Amino acid sequence: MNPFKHARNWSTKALPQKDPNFGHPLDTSHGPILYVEGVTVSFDGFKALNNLNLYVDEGELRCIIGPNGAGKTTMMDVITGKTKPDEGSVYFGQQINLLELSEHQIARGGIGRKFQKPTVFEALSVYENLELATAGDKRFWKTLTRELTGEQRDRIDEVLGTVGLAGSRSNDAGNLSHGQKQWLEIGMLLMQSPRVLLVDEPVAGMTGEETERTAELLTSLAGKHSVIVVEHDMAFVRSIARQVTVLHQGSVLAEGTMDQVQNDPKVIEVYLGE
Ligand SMILES: Nc1ncnc2c1ncn2[C@@H]1O[C@H](COP(=O)(O)OP(=O)(O)OP(=O)(O)O)[C@@H](O)[C@H]1O
Repeated sequence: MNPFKHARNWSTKALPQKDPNFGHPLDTSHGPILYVEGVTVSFDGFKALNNLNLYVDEGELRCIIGPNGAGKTTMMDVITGKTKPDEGSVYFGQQINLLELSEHQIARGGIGRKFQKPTVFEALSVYENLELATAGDKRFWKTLTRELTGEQRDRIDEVLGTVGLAGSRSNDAGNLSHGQKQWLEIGMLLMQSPRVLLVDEPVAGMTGEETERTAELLTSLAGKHSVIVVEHDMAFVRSIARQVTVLHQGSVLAEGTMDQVQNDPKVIEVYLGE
């Protein structure tokens, strides 16, 4: 693999989309929306990420797999600004340096993260949860007592349809199944119209049917968003994956289709050795 294949070309005069959150245009004219280059993160001398290179294209659905401790969570922490690396660069589009931004700025600027455990407001209805997520202003009562615009209501209806919860809009979120809570939380992220969605182990604890519906949901989001899924469930990964990246000891061990990576002797060795 040529690590410089997607290297950013600063001389390019692209015609970018305007991203109001950054006051910068988001330039994806070279294909990738996310550039992680030469990233190293050390914890007391131990390299959780070691010269990691990852490029994710606009609209792509990318699955990240790897044994325990491979660096998957640390990689997401770096992209979302929770952890700042010792070395390397992380760009959103060609020109937005994510290492200069806070976790909050990154989230508001178009990179949404779904943690493994759902964190919906259980005492509120599904609709109210989405209503809260529309708000720039997170103050609870202010948000719930204000009038939504027609556009915001339409957007909530659209998201309810996308995540398959239109029939549960008035139900308390606390009464939803585990899978439905996960979809609601994905819906809450969608209310912010993220360009990139990072999803951590979305099907852990789901029933078979919920897993299938989650596969449909995530594949339907690709194209409109870039979706990065970290998951241990190989059958699930196989069902959704186009491109798979295998992390091991903080670096990319292999990249390709599921068949390619599963037949890669290096990958087989790492998984059998687990
Ligand atoms: N804050 C920290 N302090 C010290 N070591 C850490 C810290 N965070 C992560 N590590 C170590 O870095 C390595 C990578 O951890 P990380 O959580 O990124 O792996 P992972 O691929 O997400 O693993 P899993 O699949 O088990 O969630 C592990 O060995 C972990 O113990």
